[in-house]
Amino acid sequence: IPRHVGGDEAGGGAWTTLHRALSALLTCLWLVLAITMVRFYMEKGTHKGLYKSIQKTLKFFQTFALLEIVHCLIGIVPTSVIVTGVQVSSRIFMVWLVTHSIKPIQNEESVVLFLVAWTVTEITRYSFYTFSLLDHLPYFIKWARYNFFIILYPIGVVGELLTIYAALPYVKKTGMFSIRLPNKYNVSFDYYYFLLITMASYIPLFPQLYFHMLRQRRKVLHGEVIVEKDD
Ligand SMILES: CCCCCCCCCCCCC[C@@H](O)CC(=O)SCCNC(=O)CCNC(=O)[C@H](O)C(C)(C)COP(=O)(O)OP(=O)(O)OC[C@H]1O[C@@H](n2cnc3c(N)ncnc32)[C@H](O)[C@@H]1OP(=O)(O)O
Repeated sequence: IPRHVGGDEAGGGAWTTLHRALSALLTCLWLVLAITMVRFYMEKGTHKGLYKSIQKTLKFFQTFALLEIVHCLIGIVPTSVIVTGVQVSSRIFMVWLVTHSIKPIQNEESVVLFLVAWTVTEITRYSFYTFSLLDHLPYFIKWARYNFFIILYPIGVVGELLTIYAALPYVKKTGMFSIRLPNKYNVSFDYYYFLLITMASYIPLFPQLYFHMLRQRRKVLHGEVIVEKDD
């Protein structure tokens, strides 16, 4: 049980139970999403329409993940708020402001790339949390949690970047989410350039997440003592 949950102290028991239940529930929900995706592909033989068929569930899960930032802020989990904030906000951005809002890109292969990477990651991650909280963590789950990301993170990032890239012509043509001058507030905003800046921000930000996970890997799988500098 993470130190901050405070398993046996008064009040801590309720938190612990709630946290276990939540992790277990999220493992099951992501599993259901994975099964739905596999079934869709087996029945239809194409990825076209896949996003549409799972979009409601995906939007709910990723929006719900905002709670993870709250958990870090209030100290229920011993994780960096900054790392979690970047991770969760980038996914929410992808789900709501890119894939949900720009319908013509929903059937891109790149969407499948990040969907698969996110789903496998979340099943592994939440089952790791669930079994850790139950104090019965099978080695395979621990191994998977701290090895799968090595390949899944780059796959997810490539999927996300290619999806944003595919959205650029549509955003430029329609001027969506953009504010043009002149207007009474005298402000302008160009979503096309915002997307370009977001893509560029992966260059400094993604390595932070990746190296964070590599440090976690060394700590958990190889028992190295690592002092985190952030927060
Ligand atoms: C609006 C503009 C937006 C701008 C966007 C800018 C973009 C920036 C680039 C971003 C790139 C992101 C790309 C990404 O979306 C692609 C993918 O995700 S692809 C799939 C692969 N991804 C992954 O593998 C990463 C998955 N994410 C995570 O693992 C976490 O989000 C992360 C915060 C990155 C790391 O998690 P954490 O630090 O918590 O590591 P641990 O799992 O080792 O946990 C540490 C300890 O905390 C305990 N813990 C944490 N959470 C829980 C929980 N919910 N329940 C129970 N316990 C929890 C855990 O047990 C550990 O405890 P202890 O140390 O005591 O063992």
